[in-house]
Amino acid sequence: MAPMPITEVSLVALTFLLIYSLVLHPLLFSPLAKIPGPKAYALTKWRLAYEDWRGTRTRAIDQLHQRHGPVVRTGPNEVSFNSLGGLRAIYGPGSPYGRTSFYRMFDVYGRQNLFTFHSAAAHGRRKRLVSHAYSKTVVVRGPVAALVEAKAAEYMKLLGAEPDGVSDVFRTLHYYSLDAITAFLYGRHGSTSAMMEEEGSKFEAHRALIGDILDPARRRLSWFAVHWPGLTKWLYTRTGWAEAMVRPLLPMRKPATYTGIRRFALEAYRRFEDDAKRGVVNDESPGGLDDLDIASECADHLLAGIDTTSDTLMFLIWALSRPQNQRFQDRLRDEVRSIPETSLSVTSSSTGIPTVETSDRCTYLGAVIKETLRLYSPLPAYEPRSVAAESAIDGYTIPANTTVGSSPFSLHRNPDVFKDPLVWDPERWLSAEEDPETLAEMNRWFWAFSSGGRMCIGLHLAMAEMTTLTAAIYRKYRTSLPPDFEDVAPGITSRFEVFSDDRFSKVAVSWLVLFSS
Ligand code: HEM
Repeated sequence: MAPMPITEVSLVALTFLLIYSLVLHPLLFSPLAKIPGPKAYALTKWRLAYEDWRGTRTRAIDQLHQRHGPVVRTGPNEVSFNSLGGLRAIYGPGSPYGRTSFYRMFDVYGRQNLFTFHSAAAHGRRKRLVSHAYSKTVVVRGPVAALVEAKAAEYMKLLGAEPDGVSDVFRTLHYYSLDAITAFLYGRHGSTSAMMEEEGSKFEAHRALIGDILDPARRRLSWFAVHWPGLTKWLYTRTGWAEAMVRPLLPMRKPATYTGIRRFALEAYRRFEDDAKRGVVNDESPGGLDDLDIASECADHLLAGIDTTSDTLMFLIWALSRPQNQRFQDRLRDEVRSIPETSLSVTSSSTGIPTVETSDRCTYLGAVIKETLRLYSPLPAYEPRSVAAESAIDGYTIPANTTVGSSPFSLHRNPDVFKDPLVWDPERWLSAEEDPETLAEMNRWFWAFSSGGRMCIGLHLAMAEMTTLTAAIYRKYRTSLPPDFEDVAPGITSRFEVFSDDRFSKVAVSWLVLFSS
């Protein structure tokens, strides 16, 4: 038999190599082949990318968990965990896992920030510089508490001026969270006044910043930025005639997502810098951060602090306003209406608002907020992590650089931990108090703010904003849904997806609530 020509040998070898690397290795020889999950997901990352495109990623992964158990392979190089073992290994204190390159789309002004560092060392250095400003002792008393109480008072004033007591809470709560976080981050150098409908205030320009967040094309841009980062960057950096040529291909028109907010954040930072140069404020840049590092950090916290608190508050008010939840609203009102006069804020700008410290101690209110964060987490999606070394999680070998993660969405719907998980029932947290082991287990699975070193830094600020405003609203008002809104659930956008209450077929982004005395 004549020997095969060299080109044919190369072709056969290449075909075998391709079949091995694209089919045999992921399905049979990778250590991940032992992990349950559909073959289509194991073979190609585009299977999950397709769910991203449809905006159904988190629910699709949740269904895989329901079918295949707590550990599921969701890609050739990706695994989802819905277990306490997974949470401990990936996110627990001292975990070597870092955020993946997915988070680099949150870099601002070309600089990394707390949210986008991969390495634990770089992240830890930055966190040490900024975490004190967010500690509970700083937030619940003193100037930060006074700031939150003043913003709650402004919201109450805004509500009081709404015609017939009907408010589009999606809109107004975004104004509240925007004004609160900008006042916290930038003070007089850049606090917005979206809630102040007063002549001379820039409320209209500030309200327009919210439009930056709402554009639905943002979801499409996120998809491109994650799945085709190189192409997306190339498309957005074209200029001149090339820009005109690629314009129809852009997933979101230019200026793209968050441009307005990032511009605002940079201007606020520049104003601070100018004052620093004139010696009006102290500008000792901590830890060697340069101006753009600080501006990037602040701009990231600004973005992190808008949707999260306002979306949670919107779901909370909606859930309490549903006719079947009136008894929960009554009990909440009993609690906040019994706050004594001596526990109300006395600063001139916020007279009559319960103090942050008192609101923080209201047990029923705490349960209402926790249950809202459980069922309607504003960041419900998978939080991807990776490490450049082999590891073992829940008994499975995880090769180096595999993407692993968990999601609040699935963790919070575990029926073995949360009875009737799709029902919003704040009292589940109170009745569990009589059974410490059940309560401890529920707390272990509660993961709205993530955990470990990368846990949400804004937790106490967010809680202060949410408890104080909720206490102020339900001291004064009863809330209900106008007739047109009884069969509709609110919807929020998070990354590629819209989240709502899955038991409702109709979803509305703008949302009306009736406030009556
Ligand atoms: C209800 C309100 C909030 C919720 C549920 C929430 C939730 C979360 C979650 C789940 C993460 C981790 C995300 C991930 O790794 O993919 C996170 C991180 C973060 N959050 Fe929040 N957040 C809230 C409010 C805020 C506020 C008001 C701020 C304002 C500063 C903020 C700033 C941050 C920052 C800077 C990080 C990164 C922390 C780090 O890596 O060390 N968050 N948050």
